[in-house]
Amino acid sequence: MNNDVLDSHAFLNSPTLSPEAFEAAIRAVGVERYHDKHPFHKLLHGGKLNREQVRAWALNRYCYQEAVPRKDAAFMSRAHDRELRREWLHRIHDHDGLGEEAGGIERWLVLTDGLGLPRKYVISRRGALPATKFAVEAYVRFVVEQPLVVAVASSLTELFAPAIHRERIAGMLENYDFVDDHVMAYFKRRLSQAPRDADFALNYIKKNALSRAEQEACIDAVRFKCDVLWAQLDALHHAYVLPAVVPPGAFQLGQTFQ
Ligand SMILES: O=C(O)c1cc(C(=O)O)c2c(n1)C(=O)C(=O)c1cc(C(=O)O)[nH]c1-2
Repeated sequence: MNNDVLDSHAFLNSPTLSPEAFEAAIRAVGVERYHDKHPFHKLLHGGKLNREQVRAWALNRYCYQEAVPRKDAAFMSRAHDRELRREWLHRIHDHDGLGEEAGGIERWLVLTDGLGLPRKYVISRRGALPATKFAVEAYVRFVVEQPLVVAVASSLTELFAPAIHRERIAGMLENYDFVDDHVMAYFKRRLSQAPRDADFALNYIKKNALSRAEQEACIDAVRFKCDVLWAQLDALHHAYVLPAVVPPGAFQLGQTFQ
């Protein structure tokens, strides 16, 4: 059965999932829908894109990098729990930097520098695709509007990020002569940052999503976030590579229903 056909009210009277089953349901979303399955990533990591297409990816992806600390600041503005804010704060430092530490956005700009993109142009976001901008802003809005525990859950795609980062580092270094260790520094740093953040977020939702309906809303938040990531790659694929593809979980031509 296609779970998307069900609405979350269907779970109102269902028993709460055990912490293990809850985590398994979150991880299953990644197996089904994480953007490592997108053909654009397969092309990127497999060395099948030309330098211009890699430049388009890096330019658009900057919008995501730039939105992440804004959504984390939005999250903190809503958290009354001081301990939670203290824990969340380093996410902003990770991206924006603090003191001597330049931060992830700067490391991303080293990557776009390496690809010969002018910083002012990248930072202006003028050349980014419309769907990229809509997708990343949808993530910021989601974190502004949803219950805190659901907002935390939306970051949990980070559970799946280290594997794709490892694949990207190896694939891009091997396949593109215009990529070196220096420009891949962003992803190397995320290998240690993402697991720490994902562990915290996973423990937080296990402790704070106490009803089945809240648990289902958290699982849906991970689906939503996969859509945010997938939509960005669709936009790139549509604009810079063809033919188009139907995302996993979306209506398929000829799909049958039970
Ligand atoms: O390259 C990727 O595939 C990827 C994915 C994700 C993700 O799954 O959301 C993040 C990142 N990278 C990343 O670098 C990053 O800093 C990050 C922060 C977050 C978040 O939701 O707070 N996701 C991600």
